[in-house]
Amino acid sequence: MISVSEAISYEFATGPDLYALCQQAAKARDNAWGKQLTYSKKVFIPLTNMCRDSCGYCTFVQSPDSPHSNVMTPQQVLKTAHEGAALDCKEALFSLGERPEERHQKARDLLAALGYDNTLDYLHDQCESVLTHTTLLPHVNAGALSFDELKRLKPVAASMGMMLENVSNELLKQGQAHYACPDKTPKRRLDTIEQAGRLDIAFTTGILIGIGESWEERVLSLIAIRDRHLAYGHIQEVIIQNFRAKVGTAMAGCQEPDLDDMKRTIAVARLILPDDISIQAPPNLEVEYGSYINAGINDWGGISPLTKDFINPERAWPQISSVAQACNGLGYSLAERLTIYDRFQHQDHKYLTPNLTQRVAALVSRAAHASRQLQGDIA
Ligand SMILES: O=c1nc2n(C[C@H](O)[C@H](O)[C@H](O)CO)c3cc(O)ccc3cc-2c(=O)[nH]1
Ligand SMILES: C[C@H]1O[C@@H](n2cnc3c(N)ncnc32)[C@H](O)[C@@H]1O
Ligand code: MET
Ligand code: SF4
Repeated sequence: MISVSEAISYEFATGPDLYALCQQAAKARDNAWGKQLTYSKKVFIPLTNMCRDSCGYCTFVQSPDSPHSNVMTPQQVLKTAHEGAALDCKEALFSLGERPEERHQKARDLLAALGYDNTLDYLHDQCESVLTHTTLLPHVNAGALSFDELKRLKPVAASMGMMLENVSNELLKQGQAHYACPDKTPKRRLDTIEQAGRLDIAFTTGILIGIGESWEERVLSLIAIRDRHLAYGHIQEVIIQNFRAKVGTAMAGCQEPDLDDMKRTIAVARLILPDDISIQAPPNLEVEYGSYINAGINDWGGISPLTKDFINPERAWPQISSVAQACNGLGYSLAERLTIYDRFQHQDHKYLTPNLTQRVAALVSRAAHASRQLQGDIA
């Protein structure tokens, strides 16, 4: 692990210096994860796109005045889940707006019509429904949650996650990315990560880069994640996600991070974070995603053969065979993993309640089979 001051010193690393930094990170990745990269075959379930926050970069969120704002019905959830299962998906990624009923009458009305008075109760029951009616494993990405909320969701989700985004309090100020976003205070985000640790929830987090934070704040965000992992051991993956500017948002005119910035951040994340944390970067937010490999990633996150990335809908997923080719070209294989990483699967019901342990075990051999086919297909 490198020191904070060393990490901070890489702010402007470019050319040969960036190359050397990436080589160091790639070596650390090879030692910890070998010559294999992974992804999770998933469907995206945007349970509701209304939200009480209004992040400056987000197009997922819809105003209740928009005809596109909605809460999915149980039938819609199961339709997507069944179609995904038929395509051999193994993860149902529930990603949704945060507590929309606390701000919007339309959210209260739609939830009431379904028999609920809050989003998280409905989320719980829809995860349960997917578990009952399909083979998919739910992964919950519902933003900032309390100890009690996380605890209630644990038996119906194989893993959960929430992007820290960044520890910067500056971003809450007027004109900044997280202005008027009660769920994006660093305090609430860090507390969610901490409570998930107390509850032994296999947890995904990460940073969104290029949203107005400084390089030092980026490093400090990674350190904050590292410290919570050292206390609880529950962080399975850290996502390094690049901000993409979207038409119609407050940050439409803001500059996007370039490829060097992504490589530099990925490499520093690999060198700051403990070896057992997976470093993930999405392949659909950068044309030259293949160069993330030599910067130290070992995972591409969820890729869907069915649903779009609802958070970045204009950024289509690459074909899984193209991702496999990019890996193979650099001497790596591509394998399928489940939403809960291997290391968390066999720990005597610490991370998985008994009902989920059985469900996970049933999928392990299917994922291994798919991985063999994938390598065979393109070899
Ligand atoms: O398709 C996406 N998947 C996102 N995922 C899902 C991810 O790609 C994987 O499917 C899961 O993390 C399972 O490993 C997230 C999961 C989290 O827990 C937190 C944040 C994200 C963010 C995204 C995202 O922007 N787009
Ligand atoms: C689910 C996650 O998606 C990310 N997210 C939201 N909007 C954008 C965007 N414009 N570009 C990239 N990532 C985004 C945030 O980090 C959120 O936590
Ligand atoms: C489009 S973001 C979905 C998850 C949650 N609202 C968050 O921001 O963390
Ligand atoms: S990024 Fe998440 S919290 Fe922010 S507005 Fe979009 S849905 Fe809401």
